Amino acid sequence: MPLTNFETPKRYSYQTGFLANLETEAIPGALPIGQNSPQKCPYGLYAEKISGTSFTAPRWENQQTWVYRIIPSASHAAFEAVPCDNSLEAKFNYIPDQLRWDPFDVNTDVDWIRGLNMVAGAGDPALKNGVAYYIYGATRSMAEKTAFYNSDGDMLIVPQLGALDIWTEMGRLLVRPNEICVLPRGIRYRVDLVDNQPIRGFVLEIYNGHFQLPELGPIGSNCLANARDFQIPVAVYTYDTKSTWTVYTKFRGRLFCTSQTHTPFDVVAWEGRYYPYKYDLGRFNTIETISYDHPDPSLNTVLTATSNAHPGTAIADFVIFPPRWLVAEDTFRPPSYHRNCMSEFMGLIQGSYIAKGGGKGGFQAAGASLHNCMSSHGPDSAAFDKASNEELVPVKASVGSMAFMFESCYMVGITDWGLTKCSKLQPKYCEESWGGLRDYFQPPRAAANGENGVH
Ligand SMILES: O=C(O)Cc1cc(O)ccc1O
Ligand SMILES: [Fe+2]
Repeated sequence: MPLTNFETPKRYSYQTGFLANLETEAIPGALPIGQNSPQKCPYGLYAEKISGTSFTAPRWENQQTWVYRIIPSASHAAFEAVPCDNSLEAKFNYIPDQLRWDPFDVNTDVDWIRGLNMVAGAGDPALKNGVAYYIYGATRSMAEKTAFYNSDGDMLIVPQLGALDIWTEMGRLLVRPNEICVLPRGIRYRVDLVDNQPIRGFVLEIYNGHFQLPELGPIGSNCLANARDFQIPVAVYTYDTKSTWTVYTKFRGRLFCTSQTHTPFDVVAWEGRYYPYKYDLGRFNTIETISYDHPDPSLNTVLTATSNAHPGTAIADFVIFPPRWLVAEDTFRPPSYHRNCMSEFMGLIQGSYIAKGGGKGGFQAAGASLHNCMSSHGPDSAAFDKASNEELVPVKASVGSMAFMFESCYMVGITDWGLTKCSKLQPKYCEESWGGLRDYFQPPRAAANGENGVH
């Protein structure tokens, strides 16, 4: 069964439609009708507008949401810098080596904020230009009466272990392994564990723009990730104007906090296109060849963040490798050897990946790899030998597996945490993967004798 089709437990409720202009009210009549800012909002609520794009962004990309809340978010104390040991800053070492990491740890005794570590990235959030890749691992829910928002970019979260119960200003999301969610910049949220189970996974943060569905070109108007399968929370609020809440933010890679005497989760109704959402990867409608050769992995793009400077070139594509039938005839079915001007960061949620050995020292679930701009890579020697000799019957590949790739036009740098502090880098990745590639060259006899320019 290729589809996950996760059930929605009762306490979560969603609306659907990627980038749809939605409206939701936890109390009927809480949304003003026909206007955003009446002199007095229904039920004595305050109107607050959250702009996810500049006011004058073109209509197709304009993302704004009006929230109707009990106390405006502006009512809080001054921010204070918070000391922080984890790797959150965009400070990079740039090296061309192919890199692979063993499965990352589930950090003990930390919550979502302290369990986030940037492993690699590019650019600078202050210039709204770049990407960052994180590993998260935590064994604790965020402390009571705390919330977080990211000032630097939108975060696409890819859980690998454990479910996240994410309470956002716009409502609640349950996000499990094989699902993803996107938390746009500025939106307040908190992350709780489910049944106290540890969590681990990956994050793709984009400093510029927002995620979009990829163009489908000749594929037509359906397939890949369909708009209707994106789930957006409905409004749900708590009424708490008494207790003290601490709100943290990551602001240019540094942590700050402020306090307020009201909950950030007091939005009774909202309306707009700027909101968090989730997607079940099992619903991805995969396209593959039914004839020959290996199509580019862009066919498996779930979401893309374009570099507006250059159409067709993404600052980040989120690409998956789901279970699918491979039927190509007279074809080397895995990806071939290649070099890419885009950089490829890959992770494994579960199972194995077609071009790489798994097991200890291989490409394992909860592990990752980086093949930077123009760094040569491809199947390891064992995968090459297998794929060039296997009988080409139709096979269901990657059953029970889910690998993914963050592909970026940027040259990607590695943080100190990614290079040394995490202690997961495999020292002999390149040599062990490709050092053993054998010479199978069989020239015609004349050439082997040194004729025809071959010596
Ligand atoms: O390097 C990789 O394994 C990722 C990848 C997959 C694919 O099917 C084609 C090209 C590519 O870079
Ligand atoms: Fe690749």
